[in-house]
Parts: sequence; C-alpha cells; structure tokens
Amino acid sequence: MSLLGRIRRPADLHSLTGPELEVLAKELRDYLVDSVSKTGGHLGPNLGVVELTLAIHRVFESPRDRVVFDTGHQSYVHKLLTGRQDFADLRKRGGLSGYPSRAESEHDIVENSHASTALSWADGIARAHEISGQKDRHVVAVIGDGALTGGMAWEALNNITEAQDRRLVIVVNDNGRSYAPTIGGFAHHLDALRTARGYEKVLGWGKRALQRSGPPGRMTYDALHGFKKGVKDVIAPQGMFEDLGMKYIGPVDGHDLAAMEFALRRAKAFGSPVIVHAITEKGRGYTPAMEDVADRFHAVGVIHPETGLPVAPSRFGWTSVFAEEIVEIARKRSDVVAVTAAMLAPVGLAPLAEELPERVIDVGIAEQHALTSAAGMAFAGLHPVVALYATFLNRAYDQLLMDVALHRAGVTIVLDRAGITGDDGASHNGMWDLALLRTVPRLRLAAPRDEETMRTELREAVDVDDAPTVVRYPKGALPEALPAIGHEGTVDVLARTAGDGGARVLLVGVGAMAHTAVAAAAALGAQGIGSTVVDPRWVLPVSEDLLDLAAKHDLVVVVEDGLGTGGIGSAVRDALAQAGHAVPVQTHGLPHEFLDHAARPQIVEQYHLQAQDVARQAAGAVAALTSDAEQPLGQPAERDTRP
Ligand SMILES: Cc1ncc(C[n+]2csc(CCOP(=O)(O)OP(=O)(O)O)c2C)c(N)n1
Ligand SMILES: CC(=O)[C@@H](O)[C@H](O)COP(=O)(O)O
Ligand SMILES: [Mg+2]
Repeated sequence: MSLLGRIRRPADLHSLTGPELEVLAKELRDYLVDSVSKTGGHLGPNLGVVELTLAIHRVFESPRDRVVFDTGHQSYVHKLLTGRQDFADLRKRGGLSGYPSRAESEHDIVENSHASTALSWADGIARAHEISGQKDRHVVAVIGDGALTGGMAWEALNNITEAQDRRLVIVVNDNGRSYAPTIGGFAHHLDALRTARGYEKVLGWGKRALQRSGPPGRMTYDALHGFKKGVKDVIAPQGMFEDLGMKYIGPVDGHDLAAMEFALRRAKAFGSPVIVHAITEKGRGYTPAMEDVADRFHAVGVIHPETGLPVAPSRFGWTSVFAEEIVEIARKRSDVVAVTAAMLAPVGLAPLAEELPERVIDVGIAEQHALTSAAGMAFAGLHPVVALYATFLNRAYDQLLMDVALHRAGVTIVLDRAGITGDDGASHNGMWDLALLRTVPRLRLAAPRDEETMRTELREAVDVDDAPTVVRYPKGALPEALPAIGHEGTVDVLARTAGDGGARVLLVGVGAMAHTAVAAAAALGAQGIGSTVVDPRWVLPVSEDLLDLAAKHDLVVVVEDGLGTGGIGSAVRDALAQAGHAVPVQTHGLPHEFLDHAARPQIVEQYHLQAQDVARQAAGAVAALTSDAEQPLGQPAERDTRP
C-alpha cells in the first residue's frame, strides 16, 4: 500500500520518518496530477502547498486546532490528509467540492471562495478561543500573496497585530503569483523578503557562534539581538510586518518540510499572533505547470497529464469575444482603459495588455479599489472598463453605488461568469448581480444573447459617460447567433408564434436565456398558445418599449439566469404596476439558495430553467387566466385607470 493510502487522518502523519514524508509528498503530487488532469481544477496552487500543508497537519492538531484556507482553491492536499482520497468526481454533483466543505469534513471551515477573508475568519475564531478560555487551541490561516492584496486582509491584520494572547499563526503562502505575478507594493515588499533567503541561514550561523561563546546570559541575549537586528537591516528588511507589531518568521523554504515544521513549531510556541512567511512555487513538481507563463496552471480544464495540453478547445467563448472587442474599442477610444482585479487572462484582457499595456491596470485582488479608482479615472476624463467575474462584484457593491453611481461616473463594468458557473460551487455562481444592480440608481445593464449583441452592447456601454453601465454574460461557449426578426423600439423581436386566438404570451429572454425563451415559444405554439419572444438587450432600467409591448399581451414570462425574485422579472412586474398595467408576470430564475457545485446543465434542469419547464409553467398560467377570464383573452388589457 502507498504511504498516502495509510493516511486516514492527520495524526497518521506523526509516525512517518523524514524520508517517508518525502515519499508521501511525491505521492501527493503524483495523485494531484493524475486526478486533476482528468477532472479539471486548481492543479497549480495545490502542487505548491504539498509540504506546507503536510507541515501544518504535523504541527497542529486539526480539527481541535483550526486550519483556515483563504479562497480555498488550494485545499486539495488538506482534503487528502483528512480522509478524502477519492477525487474522481471533484467539483461534480455528488463528488468532492473544489473548496473546503463542512458537509465533507469537520476539518473544513470556510466554504467561501472569495479571496482575502481568511484572516478575518481566523481572528474571529481565535478571539472566541481567547474569550472562552480555550488557550490551548490554535488557529492557522493559510493566505496567498495574492489574497494579501485584498483590503479585508489588512482590516484583519489591523485587529490582529495588537493581540497578545491570541493563538493565531498566519502562514503566508508566497509563490509570487495570483494568476499572473502579484502586483503592488506589498508584493514587492514580499519580494524583498523572499530574496532574503540568506537571512535565516546567516541568523542561524550567528546563533550557533554566540552559543559556542559561552553559557547563555544577558550578554549573549543582547549580542544575539544586536546581531539579529544587523542581519535584518542588512539582509531582510522586514519592516512591513514588524512595523505592524507582528512577529515574523521567515522567509522559509515552503518546500523544505523540516524547515516548515521548525518554523511552525516556533510560531505555535509564541502563543500570540505570528506570521510564517513561506516561499513556494505554484505548480511545483509538474513541468507543464512550471512552464506555464500565464498562470502556472492556476485553474485547468481536462488536460493530458503527460503534456498539460487541454483535451478540449478553449472553454470560454464569451470571454474571447470580449477580449477581441475591447481591443477594437481601445484602438478607437484613447480614453478607454481596462481594469482587472488580478485576473488579466481569465477575464480576457491579455490581448489588450499585449497591445496597449499602458491601458490595462491590474489592481490586485481588490475589487473595491477597482470600482472606486475607476470613479476617479472617470472624473479625470477616462472611460474605465472594469472586468470582473460577476460574483466578485458583490464585494464592491457599495463602491459601485456610492462612488460610481452617486457621482454619475461613466464607468463600464463587464461581468463574466454571470449566471450559473456550476462546478466552482455556491460562492462562484454569478446569480446575484441582476437583483443587486436593480437597486443602483441610474445604472444601465445589458445582457447580450450572442456574439453580435455582445459586441454592439459593449460599444454602446462605453459611449455612456454619465452613468455606470454593465454588460454581463455567462461562462463558457458562445451560443448560436440569434438574429432579431423585427424591433419594437429598442426591443429586439426574436420570434412570433400564432396561437389559436386565445391568450398571447410575451416571453422575455434575458441575455443567453433568450435561446431558452425561443424554444419555449415553440413548445407553447405546439399547444396552440401564441407568443412573442423578445430580448430587451438593455434590461435595466425596464424600457417604455418593453412595457408598451407587455401591455398588449395577457401574460409576461421572464426567463433569467439570476435570482428569480428581485431580478429582471420583478423589475418588469414593478414597472408594469407603476404604469398601471395589470398584466401578470411569471418569472423563471434561480432560487434564493446557495447552489451546490454541479455541472451547469444539471442546475438548469434542477431549477426548471429548461424550455419545456418554462413552457409547461407558462401554459399553466394561461389555463388559469383563461378559466378566470371575464372577457375573451387576447384583447389588450384595459389600462387600469384607478387613481
Ligand atoms: C474576491 C475575489 N476576487 C478574485 C478571485 C479569483 N481568484 C481566485 S484565486 C486567485 C489568485 C489567488 O492568489 P493567491 O492568494 O496568491 O493564491 P495562489 O493561487 O497563489 O495559491 C484569484 C484572483 C477570488 N477568488 N476572489
Ligand atoms: C478560485 C477562483 O476564484 C478562480 O480560480 C476560479 O475558480 C476560476 O474560475 P474559471 O475556471 O471559471 O475561470
Ligand atoms: Mg500566490
């Protein structure tokens, strides 16, 4: 049996010798490459934390001691060491989550994959231990250099540095990269520390020399302290953390298991907050990852393990269209700049950065800063295009509301991965943006349904200079083109199906759900129910053209890949009521639940967002209307003139 096969819980690690641990580290890497190449996942980050995670679980006693991972995409090794060794269905329904999951294990704590939260979690848990007198329990937070560029991390550090009795060890997993090399002053300071590898060696030599000089005493202590200060000032300027009042151990070779264990045992013995600065390599031990200049195999699809090459072509068609169109736009508009929050390639800004590097700004994992600095850029005459994953906009809602919208700033926000992302789990679905953005005054939101509308709406968005504009689209492959067959003002008409003269349904497809709406119309037509299918394109605010069209129908059905209540369907309902129209609105969207990780089609089916489900429910509503109708349906509803 392999050594990995013998590990059922962290305590099983204690019996292993140094050489056995090296063998285990190799087995872990081999398992990760073999398994994640079949399923896809965060291969690079996990290859970089093998020794670090082994050391944590040898020094600390999870789950009595708490281990918190920032973002959590690098927790596969932790899972393998805590009783979960079947990754065959990683990120698939019924399989392991790609992030920590309390349902899977008592060793898992933070399920939220939004970066920079771990130190706050850890501070909270450690405070609770402190307040409740559990002084022998430790909390370990693993945070990447990228996540350290997020503001929350510094809010937490500000609360941690003054603590004396808080048993909190912060392991900075410093591989110098988010996806791309990490940007900013803190990253450069970590660089300075990182290059001071000699610091520990020189310090170790000094200690041994002084200890040889005679019995430890005051002189020895003073001499050692003076020597250490000299070494630090010369070799390892550690101001940032020490100026914060944080004890700091490092830089430590994060792939040297003995050194990591030694550092962690020292940190554990401190009994107060301390930083262990581990230097690691993302993708360590797997040549294709190490040679991946873009992002060291940060998040891969299914790949050939021997070469690392993708088995299937690129998975991100919508992103590719944005990548092309933003370059075209920037070539014509010198005021347009693009902003990314440490996700240059994933959001599609690499081609623009290649051609016009001075027009692309990477702010680190700092969406709040991205939005407010964009308001500043707009104020000073630029038109910023902030490209994010939809779910990460949640974090910058206040900045969008009070810095961008309140000041009528011409900022365009491009939301990729809107709707259901699926395999990345609950905190990655881009399902809150439509409901959230309804609340932002003056904001205009477009949801393209195909490549042509995407290009058009992007260009329209950057032409608005007195309000925030948003263009949002899903993860994955582009759908077929869906040309309009006509227009009702600004509203694209996609299909009209005759019925038997009874109720007429207006089907509104939001963005990519327009394809579902067209298919649902065909299913309704087969039942003799006539309908008109439209794509409003700019779905917020609800347009007069859409309201006028709705008023001529007996039922409005809105299909959207966002929250089913509070989203576009609700906006249409409220606008119709405000305009005095009594047309009922049926909304098809996502539930107010956190969706488990699963493939996108499985979630679409589970929440009845398929065409036949939409048609079935719409037909039901028509039947109910018909049976209740006092006048034959299909006549335009009288405008309700009640005051
Ligand atoms: C708020 C937020 N923004 C963006 C992301 C996307 N994201 C996931 S991991 C990652 C890079 C993290 O870098 P680091 O913390 O250094 O961890 P590493 O991958 O290097 O181990 C980013 C930007 C996220 N998860 N959360
Ligand atoms: C952990 C994280 O937030 C990202 O790595 C995300 O998992 C990438 O998602 P895509 O694979 O959809 O780009
Ligand atoms: Mg990193």
